[in-house]
Amino acid sequence: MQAKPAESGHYNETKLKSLKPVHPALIVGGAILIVLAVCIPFLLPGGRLGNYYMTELLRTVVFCFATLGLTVGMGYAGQISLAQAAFFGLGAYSLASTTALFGLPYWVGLTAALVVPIVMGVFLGAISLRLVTHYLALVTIGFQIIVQLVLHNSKALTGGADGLSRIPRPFGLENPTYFYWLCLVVLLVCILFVFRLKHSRLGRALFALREDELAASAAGVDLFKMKMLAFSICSTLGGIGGFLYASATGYISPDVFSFEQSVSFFAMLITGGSDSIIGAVVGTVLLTWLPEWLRAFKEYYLAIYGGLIIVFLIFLPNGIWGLMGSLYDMIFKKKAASEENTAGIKFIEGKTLTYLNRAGELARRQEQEVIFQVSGLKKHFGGVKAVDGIDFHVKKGDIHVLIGPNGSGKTTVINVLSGIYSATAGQIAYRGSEITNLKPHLIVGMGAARTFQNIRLFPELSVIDNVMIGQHVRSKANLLNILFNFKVREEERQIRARAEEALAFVGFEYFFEKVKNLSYGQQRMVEIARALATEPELLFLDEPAAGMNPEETQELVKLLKRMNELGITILLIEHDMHLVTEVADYITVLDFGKKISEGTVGQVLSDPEVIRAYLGEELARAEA
Ligand SMILES: Nc1ncnc2c1ncn2[C@@H]1O[C@H](COP(=O)(O)OP(=O)(O)OP(=O)(O)O)[C@@H](O)[C@H]1O
Repeated sequence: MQAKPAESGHYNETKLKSLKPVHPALIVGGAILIVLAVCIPFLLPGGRLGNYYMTELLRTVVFCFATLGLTVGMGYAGQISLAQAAFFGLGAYSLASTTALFGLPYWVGLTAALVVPIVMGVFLGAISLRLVTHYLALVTIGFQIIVQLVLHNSKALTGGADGLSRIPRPFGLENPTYFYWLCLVVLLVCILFVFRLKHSRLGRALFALREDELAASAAGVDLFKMKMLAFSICSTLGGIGGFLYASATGYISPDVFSFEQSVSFFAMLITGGSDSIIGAVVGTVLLTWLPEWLRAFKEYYLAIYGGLIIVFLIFLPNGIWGLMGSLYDMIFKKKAASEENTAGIKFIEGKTLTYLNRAGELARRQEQEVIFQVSGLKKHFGGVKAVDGIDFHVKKGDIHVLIGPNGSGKTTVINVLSGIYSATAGQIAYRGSEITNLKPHLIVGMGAARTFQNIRLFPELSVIDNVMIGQHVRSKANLLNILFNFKVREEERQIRARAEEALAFVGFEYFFEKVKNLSYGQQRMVEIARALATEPELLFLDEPAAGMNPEETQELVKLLKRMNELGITILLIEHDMHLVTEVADYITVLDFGKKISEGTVGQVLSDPEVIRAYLGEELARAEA
């Protein structure tokens, strides 16, 4: 791969503008949809006031909120939810009960419709925090059924099975077309918010969560916060949709907010394209109107409707919008970068990370301080004593290597140090502060990042997005900043510039290539770049040379030295003894979960215990 990094300090506006996150088809499709949506009341058969089609149109636009919520919760964050109709119902009943049943003012209903779904969304997120895939789906189904039962049976709160009528509309908007336009404006605001979210630090963190939770947390993403965020945005948008639905129809009953409706929302999302905003709208429009278009088939129309959905799900895994994106790429994209990406890794000599150069600080120190202290560390898995009372320390500025036979506990040590596993016993201190059993993202935040033995990237995301996620812990934009686009651009510019610099440092220029299309060695480099983007003072690298050919390994040696020259302390696990002897300042040797030796390269390689346990008789003979 030919690397052409930008000059140091040259990550300017012009360069950043070339990193357009918006697909041109998205802009065109979005503009057409907006114009169509505004004009459609005038195109409806039979006039635009109060007819059947107008009701369907209103249903369509309010359903879009629910699907848009799922786009964030499921499409972005990967949190399967089959309870969206429940949140839709909570929004609808918050308005209906407060106004139509208790006679409270409209704004009370509006507030309740925002607060209740958020609270319930956070509750659902909290109880299902540790669940993924079908387990999560089952919990959300349970939640959906409970909500529906409560709506049915709590007559005093909800009017029971009879439902509630005479639900008011805001600002006295009795004219359905005006109310439709109001819904459209609110929808556009929500779409703009979701769009901004997608291209923000929080959006990237949600995608990271979807792709690989462990990697996300090791890259500095707070899983708990992100899951709460995903569930609360998903439920809030569902609640807003339900609130507008209740206003639009003037009458609601529990049947509308059924499990079947949740499945319909789910199908709308998948049909349109799960992580695309336009896809959510397209899927909602299609599945809301399809039954109408199929009525000509009389008693068979529902069977045909179901059959078509199955066909969509099987043959369009990325939905209709995904298909359109692929067609666009096929027709207009000249040459996929991946074709050029097979030439191996070339590193850029002499490039530095302008934001991460602690070499000067290091040079000023007379004596090397201990940056990392491990005391009596144990990690047991049932009867397996993977790590069994290890003490060692790492000095600032060193490349400290952990070696030992397979299964001796090296990876487990790094997993405990980086917060992936909790320690069975012992203490870990980093720069004088105890960090034992802290969550991985907190440890990354303190300046200790890691890579994995089996590379853990976010395969469906681009190279640049993977690395930008590393900047998550160093950036601040919150939901309000993102919603009002306040102080976000400057921060985004810096995140992108730093990610580019980290990539340039390891030798990349194909920032938009999906990571899954890269070679193994290149993926390793992206993982290192992501760790560098977290601005670490200490790097844990778990067998970075695994799977690399000798030429790539030699380049890796150079890279390790260059990172170390920046002042980054490295704790490295490695089996390749040539690499170890070239880079190690200090070595700790493990065997059966215990430390059997430590010292400089010369001391360790001549230690008979190390030769016996790890280096083997062959090396002993060679030494002799
Ligand atoms: N999650 C786990 N559950 C149960 N046992 C585990 C787990 N992780 C590691 N072990 C066990 O702990 C021991 C140490 O494994 P570890 O992966 O830390 O060794 P290692 O020195 O890194 O090996 P290698 O050089 O092959 O990567 C092994 O016996 C392994 O089977």
